[in-house]
Amino acid sequence: MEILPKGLQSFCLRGKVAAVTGGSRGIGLAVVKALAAAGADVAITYVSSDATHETARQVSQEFGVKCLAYKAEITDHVAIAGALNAIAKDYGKLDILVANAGISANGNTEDFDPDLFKRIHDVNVNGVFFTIQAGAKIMLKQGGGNIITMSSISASIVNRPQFQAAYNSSKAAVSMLTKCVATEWATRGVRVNAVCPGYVLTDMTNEFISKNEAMGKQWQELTPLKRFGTPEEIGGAVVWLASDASSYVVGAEITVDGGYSCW
Ligand SMILES: NC(=O)c1ccc[n+]([C@@H]2O[C@H](COP(=O)([O-])OP(=O)(O)OC[C@H]3O[C@@H](n4cnc5c(N)ncnc54)[C@H](O)[C@@H]3O)[C@@H](O)[C@H]2O)c1
Ligand SMILES: OC[C@@H](O)C(O)[C@H](O)CO
Repeated sequence: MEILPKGLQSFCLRGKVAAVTGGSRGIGLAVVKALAAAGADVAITYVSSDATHETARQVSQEFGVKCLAYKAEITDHVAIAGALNAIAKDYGKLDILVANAGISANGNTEDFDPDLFKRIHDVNVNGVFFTIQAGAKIMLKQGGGNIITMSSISASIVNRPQFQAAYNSSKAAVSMLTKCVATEWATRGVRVNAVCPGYVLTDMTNEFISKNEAMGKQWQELTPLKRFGTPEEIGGAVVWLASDASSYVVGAEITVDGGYSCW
């Protein structure tokens, strides 16, 4: 990595250890690469694709940092705590934790499958709670750390044209959880903030667009920038929040949405 100009050194993450849940693809993988590009050693947690070990090897090779993969289902508090403890042991510490993993679905509320509602809340709310609880235990013990949750503009706006009450209520919980723990841990050295992306082109959004192309066009039309975001465009916000350049930012929701939530 090139040496940063003097005024930009607070953005550097060299010497830091980061973990990213759901880091095998989409926004999570872009965040892994952005953290690695800023100099951090990174651990990826994944749930389904063992190919993540190869992804980690490639990240390590491309950015010259340590990068390993760990399997953990985030709704299983023992599993995610086990993975984060293993990361802290293997890397020597845990400075940055990005609670990125999440799922989405939409549909009319009156017909929405109750089990799917429970699953969305289990992954997006319980899973994020278990992740940040386990990460904070390590960080509070070691004397500090930095947690970033992946919320959404859906935490505070109602999407259209599709109905997604289950997803939006789960992301509202993520944003409030973020503010609660941010204030709880602020004076104990653990800084917590949320990133709220708008429509970003990933497997998650592609699943909707592949079934309804017109909806994808409408999402872009409703965005002042008139296009989807890329996963890479979320990485910069995470690096800033993870770095000392944002040292006075606590409990914030950083919106990265091409202007969507202005309208
Ligand atoms: N794509 C968007 O437009 C958008 C917008 C706002 C917020 N987000 C949020 O960003 C995050 C990443 O989304 P994405 O678009 O990259 O989606 P994605 O579907 O490509 O990635 C989600 C990742 O989470 C992992 N995951 C899902 N359930 C899990 C579980 N139970 N345990 C462990 N890992 C699990 C998946 O394996 C995958 O790696 C999500 O929290 C999502 O809600 C996405
Ligand atoms: O249901 C689609 C969502 O994933 C959406 O992409 C996002 O949360 C922005 O509202």
